[in-house]
Amino acid sequence: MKLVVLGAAGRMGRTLVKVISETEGASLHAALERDGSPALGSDAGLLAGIGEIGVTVTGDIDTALEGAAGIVDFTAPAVSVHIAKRAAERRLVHVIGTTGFEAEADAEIAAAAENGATIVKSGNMSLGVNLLAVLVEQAARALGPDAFDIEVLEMHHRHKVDAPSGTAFLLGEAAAKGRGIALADHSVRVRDGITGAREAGTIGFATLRGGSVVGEHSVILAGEGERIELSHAAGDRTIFARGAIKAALWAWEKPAGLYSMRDVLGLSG
Ligand SMILES: NC(=O)C1=CN([C@@H]2O[C@H](COP(=O)(O)OP(=O)(O)OC[C@H]3O[C@@H](n4cnc5c(N)ncnc54)[C@H](OP(=O)(O)O)[C@@H]3O)[C@@H](O)[C@H]2O)C=CC1
Ligand SMILES: O=C(O)C1=N[C@H](C(=O)O)C[C@H](O)C1
Repeated sequence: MKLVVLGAAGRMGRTLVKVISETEGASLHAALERDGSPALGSDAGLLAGIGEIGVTVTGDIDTALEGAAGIVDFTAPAVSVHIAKRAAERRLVHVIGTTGFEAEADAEIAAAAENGATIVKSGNMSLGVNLLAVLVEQAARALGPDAFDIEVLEMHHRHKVDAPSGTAFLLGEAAAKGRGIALADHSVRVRDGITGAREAGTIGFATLRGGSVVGEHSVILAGEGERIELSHAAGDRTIFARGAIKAALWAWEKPAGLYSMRDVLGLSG
């Protein structure tokens, strides 16, 4: 499967280039960066630390997409929305790992999937986090809001630009699904000052940033006299890249539509 890596000079882009080179059935068709990026003209393999591979980082999206089967995209919300439309025009697979989407942007991605793109989108592409989400859903279903409060805690590296993380929302959505409520109506994303006592049934978020932390998430279910913590720690970005390439290969044979990593991993139930 010929894949285009968008944001090829980024932290995830470099990891994707390396993982593609190690994955049977996948090949790097093109490596894209934004206009004006200092990485333009560099060999994508050299950037990824795997030696020269003969694929030069380009800003020319039309040429890059010519002959490609799929795009793997870990960039920024506005970029991903634009590329989803291009994927729809060309009937391509579009794997979106980007996080930080507002509801309007999510709706545009869904529209692109209705118009011909085969999109797999997830705030976290790792097997471990998607399994964790299943466990969180079960725990939230079993432990009702009168007895247990749910808090989602996350920590990431100092460069991360969105908060709470895409994974935190994914886990919050899983908890809300378990409780049969809409996350948007029950989430508390920030606390500051005299907040008053905690409102029963809400799902709280707490965000930490610092250093080089790849990604750590905990869902805490706190009751009177007992507390359950369900956690995941990412040691390396390879887990996200492997999941994204697996998603691309899985989506290749699928009809256009919007899919999640739970679909890819067979965890949808
Ligand atoms: N779903 C998941 O499993 C994971 C999701 N992520 C998410 O992926 C995203 C990227 O993370 P990360 O790799 O750490 O970030 P980086 O900033 O390291 O990488 C993003 C790259 O995209 C480039 N870029 C920006 N605009 C364009 C454009 N128009 N065309 C092509 N490339 C462009 C950036 O270039 P420049 O810097 O020059 O602007 C940069 O090289 C974030 O939203 C993050 O949350 C990260 C890890 C796992
Ligand atoms: O920006 C990151 O680095 C990560 N982003 C994703 C998120 O927002 O949850 C996934 C992972 O935790 C790393």
